[in-house]
Order: sequence, then structure tokens, then C-alpha cells
Amino acid sequence: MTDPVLATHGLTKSFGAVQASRDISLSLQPGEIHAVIGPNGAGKSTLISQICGGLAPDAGQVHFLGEDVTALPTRKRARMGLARTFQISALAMEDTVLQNVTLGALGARGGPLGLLRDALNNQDLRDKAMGALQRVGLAGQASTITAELSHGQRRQLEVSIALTLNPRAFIMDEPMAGMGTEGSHRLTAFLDELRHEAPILLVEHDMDAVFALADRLSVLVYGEIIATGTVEEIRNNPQVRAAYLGETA
Ligand SMILES: Nc1ncnc2c1ncn2[C@@H]1O[C@H](COP(=O)(O)OP(=O)(O)OP(=O)(O)O)[C@@H](O)[C@H]1O
Repeated sequence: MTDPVLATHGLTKSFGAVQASRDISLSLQPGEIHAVIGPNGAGKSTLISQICGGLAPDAGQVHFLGEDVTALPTRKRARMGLARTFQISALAMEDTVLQNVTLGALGARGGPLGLLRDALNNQDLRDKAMGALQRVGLAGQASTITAELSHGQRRQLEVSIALTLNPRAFIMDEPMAGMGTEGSHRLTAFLDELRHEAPILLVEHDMDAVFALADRLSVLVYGEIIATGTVEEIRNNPQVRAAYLGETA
């Protein structure tokens, strides 16, 4: 097996008496979509926060690109190319699509945020932003006010911002949330292509999308990974069916 792009080793995190992560070890291979599924409160957000640097684990490590990044702040992990897209959108709704991506690209460069107006007029940054918009198919909406985008287009916009980071791995927190059936289908096709840019750790409740996309799934229940495997293996795992999938699989 090739070296994983991202791996956790024995991540453990408690909040008082609640063990939100119990000895979680998982990996993300090049080109792979690895989905993490589990019921509400299973510990998915806690896991993502530890991977991205928002929460420090009580024990365990996070390795990214072969480096132990457990002690690095979120910002440094992001600069290394750990690109998170958010469950709750952090887009500036009153700004144009291009402005949102340009500001994202500026953040990636670590430039002074006090010079926003300069940044928006900086040709290099604008070119980089337009390039990212082209890759997600949003170049035609560059001058659109972000609030006017559909849910699916907002997700594409978030990904285009992430693309300006030169991502080496995507961490996606419920990208299908709030999408209609058609939007989910389109986003599914989009993510299927995006995996070639960088592998995706996908936390998602939409099982149709998960089953269509995931090379591997890990099932999280009460802070613990009870199974990791292919879609077929997970669908047929009696423990998973009992704990989570029920009859929907
Ligand atoms: N900051 C916190 N303080 C105390 N308890 C917390 C905190 N964050 C999470 N928890 C608890 O840890 C457990 C896991 O929560 P987490 O939000 O990670 O689950 P989740 O799988 O992301 O849930 P959902 O699918 O509903 O978003 C829950 O019991 C939750 O109440």
C-alpha cells in the first residue's frame, strides 16, 4: 500500500464523562474518497476538528504528508494543503463570487488582511481565483453576488476557495446538507472528479452519495470506529446494520 496522505493514530478525546473519540485510527490514501458515517452525536465533528487542528486530542496523533502535525495550529495545516470545507458556510454573502475566492487566495498566501482592496485589484490573485472558479465550473458566475447562488453552487465556491490552497487533502463536513436530489447528483459527480485533485475525507449523512462515492467507509458509533471497509463490506456487516444502517442498506 502507498503511504497515506493523511492518517490518525489512536485519537482519543473526552468531554467530561463523554468519550467523543476512542482510539480512532484511519487513513486517507491518494485518490481515495474515505467516508466517515455514524449517527448524530457519534463524534464525527470532534474527529474532524482534531484532524484540522481546532481541537487538541487527549491522546493520539495526526500525520499529514508524512509529518506529525498534531501540535500544529489549523492555519499551518491549511497552508500545508489540508483543505476543509464547512458544514456551515463561511462565505461572505454580500460579496461577489470572485471576491470570495480572491480573499481565500489571499488567506492562502498569508498576506496582510488589512489590504483587502489592494488584494481584490491584484492581478495575480485574481488570475488564481479565476483559475479556481474555472475548475469548479463557476467562472460564468464570477460577478454574481454570492447570496444569489444555489446551495450546490455555494459548495462549488467553497471548493474553489479550497483549491487556492493547493490542497493535498480535502476534509468535507456534510457537503450534501441542504441539497435537493438533483443538486446532490451534480455534487456527487463533481466530488467524484475532485478526488483526482486530492483525496477526500467525507463526513456525510446522505447514504446514496456515500455509497456512490466512497472507496472505503468507516463507521463511527459512540466515538469508536466499529468497522472500516468497502461499500459492500460495510453494507453486509451485521454489526454495522444493527448499530447504524438498519434496513436502509
Ligand atoms: N465542546 C464540547 N463539550 C462537551 N461535549 C461535547 C463537545 N463537543 C462534542 N461533545 C459531545 O461529544 C459527542 C460527539 O459530538 P460530535 O458533535 O462530535 O458528534 P457528531 O457525530 O459530529 O454529531 P452530528 O452528526 O450531530 O453533528 C456528543 O455526545 C457531544 O455532545
